[in-house]
Amino acid sequence: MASSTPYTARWGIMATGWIAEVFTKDLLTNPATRGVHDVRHEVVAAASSSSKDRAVDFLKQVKAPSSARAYGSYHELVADPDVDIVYVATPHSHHFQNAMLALEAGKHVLCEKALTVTAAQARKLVETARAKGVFFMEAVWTRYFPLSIQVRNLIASGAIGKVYRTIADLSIGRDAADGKVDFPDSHRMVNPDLAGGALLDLGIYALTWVFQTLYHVQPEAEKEAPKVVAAINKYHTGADETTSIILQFPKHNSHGIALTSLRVATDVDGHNSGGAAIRIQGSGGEIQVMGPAYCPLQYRVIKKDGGGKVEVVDCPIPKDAGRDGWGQGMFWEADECARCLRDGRKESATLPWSESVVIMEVMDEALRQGGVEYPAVISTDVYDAQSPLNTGKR
Ligand SMILES: NC(=O)C1=CN([C@@H]2O[C@H](COP(=O)(O)OP(=O)(O)OC[C@H]3O[C@@H](n4cnc5c(N)ncnc54)[C@H](OP(=O)(O)O)[C@@H]3O)[C@@H](O)[C@H]2O)C=CC1
Ligand SMILES: O=C1OC[C@@H](O)[C@H](O)[C@H]1O
Repeated sequence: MASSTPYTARWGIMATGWIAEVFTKDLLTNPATRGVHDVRHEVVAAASSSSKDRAVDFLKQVKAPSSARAYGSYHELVADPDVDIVYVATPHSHHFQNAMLALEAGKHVLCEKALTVTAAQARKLVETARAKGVFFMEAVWTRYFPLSIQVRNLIASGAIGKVYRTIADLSIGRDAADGKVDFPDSHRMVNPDLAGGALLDLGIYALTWVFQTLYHVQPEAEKEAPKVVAAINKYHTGADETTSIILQFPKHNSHGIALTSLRVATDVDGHNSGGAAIRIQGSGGEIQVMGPAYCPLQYRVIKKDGGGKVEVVDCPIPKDAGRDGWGQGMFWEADECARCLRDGRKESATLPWSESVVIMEVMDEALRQGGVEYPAVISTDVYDAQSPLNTGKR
């Protein structure tokens, strides 16, 4: 008989920026508000590479329990024996060194997207997680949405026949009047030193939809990495501003088209008037997912022989009235981590290591074709505990 006591995952938060705050507040919501009773989360500690004070402020800001410890370095966080799992919430430039720091310390790791700057780095992290016998997962939160699960199940059940093509877009339309985009050049969205660019930050979600619908659903014995053709327009900083990728799965006779741009928007008026962000097209119908691709709240099913009927399914994100009505949907990936820890699983079946690596290989290839290069300090696959990316000495 299953235990009635929920399993508790004890989290250490690495970095104190925007997404660290959103994710940690989600961790602190009551799982019952989303119908979850088998796992729960504790925020044990948070670390800032800037200062201990910054970590103290962060813990106050998210209303963490007073027992949560604040650290002024990532090294201290990964040495805390009460931390089971480290959430890496630094810019993607830092993920390889920071995730490796935690894995080498024997911690389980949930690492923000994009997993790394290069596929070689991703492979090294996976090798280390395997060697250390710890859990490791890329934080593509969208995969754990009930909406994504329903869409994958619909595809697997043949609801729209054989899927031949998926078109997915995540573009944010930040074109500015002066010919630039409205991020300062130092911002992580466009700064090559922080692995900036549309593809690693946003295109990963378009690829997630292509992979969820065309690759993840392939039987294990027939898994096929795609052929890749990419076009990239570079921003004046050297990062990519608009990237379009065609992925071909020859054995499976399917195509994925992944689009991303900082110049134009998927949803130009904020009301989805331009239609679906994601179109999954099969022999018997189409599933349309209304964007944004990272946080979709509605999908539509249109059958070829449905006589014009459109089935509309809304999947809202539950809010916790006990935490100021908070709830952003990042808790579902956290629940997956807790269940993997509880069950001794080292990787999530929803986003296995091999799939994260193949996606990184696609991004490597697209960036290569587009001539985008990142500095050696962030693209090396040689781990250095004393790298400035780990010590915060900027
Ligand atoms: N899943 C999702 O929906 C989202 C995911 N992300 C991902 O999360 C990661 C972080 O993004 P976001 O939170 O927006 O970024 P922020 O710039 O808001 O925060 C990043 C944090 O990383 C730490 N950091 C360490 N070194 C540096 C450095 N050289 N420059 C800047 N920050 C540094 C800082 O924390 P400290 O000083 O405390 O160490 C900083 O606050 C990215 O990889 C991004 O792709 C971002 C937004 C949404
Ligand atoms: O992961 C993300 O999702 C939301 C976007 O606004 C953000 O830039 C990106 O990092």
